[in-house]
Amino acid sequence: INREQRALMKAIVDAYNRHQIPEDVAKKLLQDQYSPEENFLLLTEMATSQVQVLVEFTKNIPGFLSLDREDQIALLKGSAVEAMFLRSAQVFSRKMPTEHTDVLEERVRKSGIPDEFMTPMFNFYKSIGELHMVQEEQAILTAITILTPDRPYVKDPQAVERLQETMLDVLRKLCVLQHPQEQQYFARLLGRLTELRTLSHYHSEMLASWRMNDHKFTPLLCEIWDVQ
Ligand SMILES: CC1(C)[C@H]2CC[C@]1(C)[C@H](OC(=O)c1ccc(O)cc1)C2
Repeated sequence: INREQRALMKAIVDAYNRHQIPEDVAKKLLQDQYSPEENFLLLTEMATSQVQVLVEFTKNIPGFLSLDREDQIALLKGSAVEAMFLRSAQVFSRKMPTEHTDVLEERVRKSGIPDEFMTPMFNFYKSIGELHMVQEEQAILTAITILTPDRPYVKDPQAVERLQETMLDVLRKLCVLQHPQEQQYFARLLGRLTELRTLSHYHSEMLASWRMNDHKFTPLLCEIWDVQ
């Protein structure tokens, strides 16, 4: 990893750590019993703050703000769900005490998310947890997810691809350094991005089923996912 790549990595990790979900939102999820309606409101607050955190993090990815303005929006809208699942997988798999993750899991289960979406979601969380990613890997993997060139409506995918390739190069070297005994570790990380894409399919069904039961989203969530 050369000096320039180290600087790039530092910028991304600092941004990733600077923009975290406010502790109070995550803590609220761990408090006493809530009804499914209150649970849903908490998840709405969590999702909304995750999108705000995502926007702030993305603006700090070196090179992102020099992309075409409309492409910046297209990348944010196209990656929001995947970045959200990646971030919450890291929250779930962080050294949070097990009873906390169980409570969090309970909350999510009791928020009106149909069961058929719970299984793939928690399988993903487990598969992320098993990787024991260091925070640099988490931050760069999130940046790679955001800088996916083949999102809908991106006008200049080559410009996005150039940025993504820089990140992929740093991540590959980082994986070799951090996990010398597992030469396929980098490939396993990228395999998680494929799994993420299937989750975003479930997510749109999740939104539809919530809307069927007349659940209200916040304006920010409506805007990022083009609903209502
Ligand atoms: C952990 C998750 C990634 C998983 C369960 C909560 C999440 C933050 C996310 O919630 C929403 O997308 C969502 C969308 C709209 C809304 O009003 C509430 C939650 C899906």
